[in-house]
Formats: sequence, structure tokens, C-alpha cells
Amino acid sequence: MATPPVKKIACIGAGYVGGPTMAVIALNSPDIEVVVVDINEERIKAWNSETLPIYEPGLDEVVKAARGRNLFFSTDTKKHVGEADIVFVSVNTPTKTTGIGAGKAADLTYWEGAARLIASVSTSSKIVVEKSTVPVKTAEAIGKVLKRNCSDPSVNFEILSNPEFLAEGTAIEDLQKPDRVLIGGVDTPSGQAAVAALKWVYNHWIPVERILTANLWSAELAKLTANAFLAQRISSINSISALCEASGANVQQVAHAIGTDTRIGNKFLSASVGFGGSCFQKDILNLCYVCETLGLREVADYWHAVVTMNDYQKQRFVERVIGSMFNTVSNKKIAIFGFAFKKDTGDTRETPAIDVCKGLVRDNAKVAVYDPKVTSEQIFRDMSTPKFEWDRPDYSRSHTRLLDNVQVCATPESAAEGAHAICVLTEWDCFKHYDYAAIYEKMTKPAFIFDGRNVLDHDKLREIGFITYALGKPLDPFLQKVY
Ligand SMILES: NC(=O)c1ccc[n+]([C@@H]2O[C@H](COP(=O)([O-])OP(=O)(O)OC[C@H]3O[C@@H](n4cnc5c(N)ncnc54)[C@H](O)[C@@H]3O)[C@@H](O)[C@H]2O)c1
Ligand SMILES: O=c1ccn([C@@H]2O[C@H](COP(=O)(O)OP(=O)(O)O[C@H]3O[C@H](CO)[C@@H](O)[C@H](O)[C@H]3O)[C@@H](O)[C@H]2O)c(=O)[nH]1
Repeated sequence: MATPPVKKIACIGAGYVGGPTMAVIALNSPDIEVVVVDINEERIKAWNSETLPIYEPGLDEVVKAARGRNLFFSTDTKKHVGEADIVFVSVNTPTKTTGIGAGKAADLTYWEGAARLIASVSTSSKIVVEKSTVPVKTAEAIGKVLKRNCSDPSVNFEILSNPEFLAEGTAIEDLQKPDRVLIGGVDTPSGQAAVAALKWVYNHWIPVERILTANLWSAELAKLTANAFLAQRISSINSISALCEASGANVQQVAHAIGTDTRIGNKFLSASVGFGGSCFQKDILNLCYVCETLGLREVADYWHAVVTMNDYQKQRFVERVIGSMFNTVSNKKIAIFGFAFKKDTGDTRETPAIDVCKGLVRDNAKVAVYDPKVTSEQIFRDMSTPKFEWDRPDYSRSHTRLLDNVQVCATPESAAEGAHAICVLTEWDCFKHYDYAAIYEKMTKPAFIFDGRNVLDHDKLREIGFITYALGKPLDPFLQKVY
């Protein structure tokens, strides 16, 4: 492939996507200067320090190898965006909380802000890459903003859609060896030249056959569709987990039996207390809103059921805990093992733990949370923040409030001491290896354990004396609801 003149890349947004993605591009492309910019000074400071702002296995090594060589983090947005040949935009695209489409539509405030900034500082033509997840047709709107706000008529903007498919906890692996990279562009000579330029960047380490191209709208829609399909699998198996508990079947056996059918496949079939993370719910709501505005009510309803089932699963778990504990958790200490939305991340965005803890606290329980990677500040902030408010650029700097019924513990043992129950809400590997016999000794009896992730050895726990709930598995008679 010929080498297009890409000397400098800037990325607006130094978050979970912008930071790791640019670090991997810089690592593999020493001939390109890569600068990640953000309005959040603290975040940029952290990216330039020994303690990076996010925890992701392998990220430290990648950043250390490239930082100061051809990878830089800066708050000087204007300078670096102005100088760049390619500008990635990886800013928040939260669910709207007010106005038309509140609770559903994507809020493109930050995206539009980024586009206005690019237009205002551009004195040379640029490729603008949508890295953020956006509703289909966003590129058209952004194109208009860019064109009308740039004072230099000789400047041309080519917009590409290059959605990111990394999952947290495996971001570096996913970026180094992606299943595919998707690039959407318009079918004009300059549009295709822009696609070729971005392809050239990725081809530094990704074989061409893994770099897919499509038209802009297909690329934008493929991202929403991928997340909808992935989340749908989890809601599907979670719906079956409820049926398993009601019928005496075992959801892991069912998942294994169906997953060996190669048409179904065995991935993403772990029943859980519910899916979390910053993307699935937001992107499905966004997809539903797009469908609704296009008059596709039935399509919107179909996908919305995935979110409804997820909410049901979280609520069902809370009801199981309360119902099993004789219908009252009032003033009972309940240990929460795991607050992150999945293992190997400190990220708590839309974690099911928030809804479960809030549900228990509403019934006057006293929750004692332990998570190996989530700070107490974060837990208090999450527990006192209204839904969807977390996805704002200034959220991490908002004040935290201590809450009467929430305690954050430094060890699992202190969380469980005197507790009536333990709820496992994240599948951290370390949870498997605790001395549960010693933990049991210090708990109030009967001591319950509710495994919302099916990571523990349930037979062993029963031998120790725990009343054990394993999600989607035949129910211990002790756990039948008391009315
Ligand atoms: N987190 C993921 O795993 C993931 C994966 C794929 C796609 N996405 C999508 O990528 C986008 C970013 O997600 P994220 O998780 O990295 O979010 P994030 O909140 O971690 O990071 C976004 C960053 O953008 C910055 N920002 C916002 N407006 C800005 C502006 N005008 N100028 C400079 N900086 C600005 C914020 O300060 C913040 O640091 C979203 O659209 C998301 O849906 C996320
Ligand atoms: O079998 C499973 C698999 C996952 N989960 C849960 O689903 C959520 C999401 O997990 P995962 O998809 O692994 O992590 P994310 O980082 O949210 O990644 C998703 O969302 C990203 C943002 O759009 C996409 O880029 C990724 O491709 C997509 O996997 C987590 O709460 C998991 O615990 C389950 O409950 N059961």
C-alpha cells in the first residue's frame, strides 16, 4: 500500500477508548506522532504520570513504551488538532437526560463541540474520524458543522466512521489483535483516499484482510447492531436463568448444550445478575430511538426488550435476596463482593451493582462493599448519582456524598464480618480463592451467599454451612420465597 502523508494524529477525548486506542496506534506506528487531548486536566495529568487514569491489563506497558517517543497527552487541544492530518473524535455520547428523547436519544453535545473546535482551528485539510459511538447518519450532521464553521474555504474535511469494538478488561488484546477494524467512508475519490489513509495507519500491525470497509451509514449502524446482538445474547440467557430456577434446570448446562451448536457458538452465554458497562444499554436505547424516529415502532420495541429483560434480571436478584432472607433486610449488613461492571476493570459505569445496592438499601439494608479496583469515592459517587448522569465529561470531578447505609471496605473479610449475606456481583478471579470457612465463622447465621456470577464453588460453600444461591441453578429449598 502506498504511504499517504499521515504524519500526525490527534485524538479528542482521553477516556477508556481514546487513551488505549491511541497508545496502541503509537506503539505500532513509530513514524506517526500521536497526541491525545482532553478538556479534563486531571485526566491528562494522570496519563502523563505513573498512575494512569484507567486500569486495563497491559496498558501501562504500552503507554510506557510509546509515551514521550511518539505518544503525547496534552490539554492544548487547539494546537494539536490544528496540526493533525487525522483527528479521531472519542468523546462522550451519553443518553440524553432532559428534553426531547430524554432517557433514549444520544446526546451529541460533546461531539458537536468537538466538530466546532476542529473547524475553528483548521488551516489544512483533515480526515475526521468518528470513534465515538453515534446514531446512524451522524456523519452527515457533523459534516455540516465542520463545513459551516471553518473560515478557510480551501480546507476540506473527509469524515470516516471507524467504530471501536474493544471490550474493557481486554482492551489492549482487542486493539493489538482485533477480529476486524471497520472503516466507513463516502464513495468519492477524496472519500476513498481518506479510507486508504486510515487503512494505511492500521496496516502498520493489522493485516489488510482484517480491515473491512463499508459506506458511512453501514459502519455507523454496524456498531449499534454489534452491541445490540451481544447484549441480546446475555438477556436471552438471563431470561432462561429465571426459567431454570423455576423449573430445576441448570443454566450452565443449558448454555453449554446450546453453545456447542456451532451456529449458536459458546461465547457470551454466561448468565449474570445483568449486563453493565457504559455501552450496551446506552447504544440499544440509541438504536431504539433512531428506529422510533424513523417510524419503525415494532423494531424499536423488539430491541428495547433486551434492556427490559436486563432491568428485570437485576430486580429479580434483589427480590431473591430479600425474599430468601425472610422478606426483610432491614438493618441487616449485606456484604457486596464486586462493584465493577465486569472483572479486570475499575469501571463502574452502569454496573449492575448500583441497581442491586440501591434496591437493597431501599429496603433498609446496610451494604458493605468490597471491590479490588474501585475506589470508595467512586462507589459513593455512583450510589448518589441519578441514572445516565455519569456520562458527562466532568462527572469524575463531581462531589461524592457519604451515605448512611453504604460502607466501603478495604478487605472482603471486613465487608463480611457480622454480615447476614454476601452478594457476588462481579466475577473477579480473586473471589474464588478466599477462605470462605473463616469468613463464614464471622458472619451472622444463617449465613447466605448469593452468587450473581456463578464463580464460586457452591458445593463447598454448602458444606461449610452457607445457604447458597447460584444464579440460574436448582434452588436450595431454604431459598424458596417466604410470603
Ligand atoms: N468504553 C468503551 O469500552 C467503549 C468502547 C467502544 C466505543 N465507546 C464509545 O466511545 C466514546 C467514548 O467512550 P469512553 O468510554 O472513552 O468515554 P470517556 O468518558 O472515558 O472519555 C471521553 C473523554 O472525552 C472528553 N471530552 C468530552 N468532550 C470533549 C471536548 N470537547 N474536548 C476534549 N475532550 C472532551 C472527556 O473529558 C472524557 O475524558 C463513546 O461514544 C462510547 O460510546 C466506548
Ligand atoms: O456472557 C456474558 C458476557 C458479558 N456479560 C456482561 O456484559 C457486560 C458487558 O461485557 P463486555 O461486552 O465484555 O464488556 P464491554 O467493555 O462493555 O464491551 C462491550 O461494549 C463495548 C462498547 O461499545 C464494545 O466495544 C464491545 O465490543 C462490547 O463487548 C458486563 O457487565 C459483563 O459482565 C454477561 O453478563 N455475560
